[in-house]
Amino acid sequence: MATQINPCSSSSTTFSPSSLNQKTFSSAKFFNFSRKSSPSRWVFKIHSRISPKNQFELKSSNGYPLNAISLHDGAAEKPLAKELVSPPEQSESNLSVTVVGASGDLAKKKIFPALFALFYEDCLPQNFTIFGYARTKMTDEELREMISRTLTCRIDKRENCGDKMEKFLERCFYQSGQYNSEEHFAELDLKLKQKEGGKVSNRLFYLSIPPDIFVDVARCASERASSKNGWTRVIVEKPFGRDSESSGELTRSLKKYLAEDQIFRIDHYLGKELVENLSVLRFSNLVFEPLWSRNYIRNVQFIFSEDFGTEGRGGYFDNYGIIRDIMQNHLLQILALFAMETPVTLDAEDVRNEKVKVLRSMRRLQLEDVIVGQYKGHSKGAKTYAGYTDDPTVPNDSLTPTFAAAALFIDNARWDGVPFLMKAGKALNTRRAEIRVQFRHVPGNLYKRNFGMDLDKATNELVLRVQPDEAIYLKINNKIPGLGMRFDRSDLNLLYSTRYPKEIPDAYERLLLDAIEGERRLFIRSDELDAAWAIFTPLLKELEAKKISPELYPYGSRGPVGAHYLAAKYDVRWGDLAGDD
Ligand SMILES: NC(=O)C1=CN([C@@H]2O[C@H](COP(=O)(O)OP(=O)(O)OC[C@H]3O[C@@H](n4cnc5c(N)ncnc54)[C@H](OP(=O)(O)O)[C@@H]3O)[C@@H](O)[C@H]2O)C=CC1
Ligand SMILES: O=C1O[C@H](COP(=O)(O)O)[C@@H](O)[C@H](O)[C@H]1O
Repeated sequence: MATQINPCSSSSTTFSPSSLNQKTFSSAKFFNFSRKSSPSRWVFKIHSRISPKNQFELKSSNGYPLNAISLHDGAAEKPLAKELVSPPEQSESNLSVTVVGASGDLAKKKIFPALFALFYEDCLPQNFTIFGYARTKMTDEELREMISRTLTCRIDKRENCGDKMEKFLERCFYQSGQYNSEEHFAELDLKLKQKEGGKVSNRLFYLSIPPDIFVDVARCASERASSKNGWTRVIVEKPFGRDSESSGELTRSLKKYLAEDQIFRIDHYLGKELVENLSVLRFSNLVFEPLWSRNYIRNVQFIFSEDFGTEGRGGYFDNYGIIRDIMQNHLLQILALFAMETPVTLDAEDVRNEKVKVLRSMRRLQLEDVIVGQYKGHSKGAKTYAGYTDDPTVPNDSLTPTFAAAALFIDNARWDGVPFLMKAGKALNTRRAEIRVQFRHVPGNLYKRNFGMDLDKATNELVLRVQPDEAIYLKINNKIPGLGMRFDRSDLNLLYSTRYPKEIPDAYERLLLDAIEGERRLFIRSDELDAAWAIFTPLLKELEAKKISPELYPYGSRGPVGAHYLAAKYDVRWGDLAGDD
């Protein structure tokens, strides 16, 4: 039976040494890591053994307490002399999280619930304050009322959830203001100071707002509401620009007010459980890593589909399209993690260095390696589904793709010639996100004749189902028990809901906790972003310049047939459409 770990409450922090890397474990045997000051600052005390009371805490996604101070941290550049000499007790510091755009969809749907879940799991420091900031006029009470509608006691419906919720809401406050008003951010600063009560203040701003106001907010927050004695970090939501130029411009503008290491560019797919597990699967199981190359892998597929359209977000979406919305970030980030070389350590910079190398080894995407689609209205029985251009916020003649499939290549020794296929679409027949690895044929297969003519169907396929119903399964050929020699295609199946019955935390919980802890591994560094845009920008420009018409597909279908032709060009069949998926 798997041990359930509450990563934050010390009472339940029991785990096996195998969950730590070697380097950490050997030090962990001798040190007691305790959290004594601001979240990213740790104090190490020498202990000869780990007593139950002194079990070290497992908090950030790195799986072990972070090093004392990140040398790259904005706050670390200007540390308080006092802090370095004698770190203050935790009770002397305060964390404040300001959700900018608090009245919006993402804040209500994801950010406040994630903060509550962290509070519930004792992952937030003892002294914390949450502020909502937006233009909408609201009282603290109204904010609490709004938030409370989306908070759930999702964690096993444990006792005291109602009490916890009340305690959480008591720490939530609201400040109304314009996004470009330094004066309004100064008012926020005053309120933050009141709540901090003279303690060391660590401030996290979450920019859950449209991208055209990111820079205004970064300016106002950094000039008028940044911490004077602790750290200040800013989580920036996507999209990070529309192409290489606008992304570069956004980075340059943000850097006028923030250091790179204060900027946490979030890609919530990196916080998903199965995506986190990708590296564990690959680097800690001998059976996978030796196969992880062109020698054994025929192709890799990254598939994203949603069974709903752009409902409510058509205005935003039409300016971006599915390639920018999903492929250039979520799917490409997973690809980079999948294909990178072994990082030197699990430290953020080592992992991100390897990801950048992969991205920089990738060929720029060519128009002939892409097909685009757009969903049209469709009636099924009595029900009618509106097409993309039926959305009043979308122009009738919009050519924006709501579906795309692409073949990408990594020109390095490990992956030379292996097609990495991506497929992403809205308003399809199903909601799913998965990684499919199709292996090569078995050379000189003794049982070749048992498979009929289609040997492709008999190759192994490893599937990581990111959502829904998280699972890892490997398709193998197996003898059907009994006399004779009949074969079956079976799955070795690790279904998470059976193996790990506890509910899986939402991606935003992991990422918020990491930002609080100063763990940057799951956030996008600016050079990663540049490399990612370099792959897609020429293609995006060409699609727009040539006004390429998307292939129409009915709402709720499997998408345009062009995706099959594209895959066939590289001798690939989409694994999700194989009929035995
Ligand atoms: N919603 C989602 O599922 C996802 C969203 N994102 C990204 O997260 C960010 C926030 O998303 P979401 O909550 O959906 O966005 P919203 O459109 O809901 O905007 C958030 C808030 O920003 C303010 N706002 C909206 N439009 C403008 C404008 N034109 N000028 C100034 N302020 C405006 C509004 O607050 P007020 O009027 O009160 O000031 C609004 O409540 C965006 O960058 C989005 O791309 C990323 C992934 C998923
Ligand atoms: O970033 C985005 O992601 C969502 C899908 O996220 P998921 O976690 O629900 O799979 C997508 O709907 C949205 O268009 C996009 O901006």
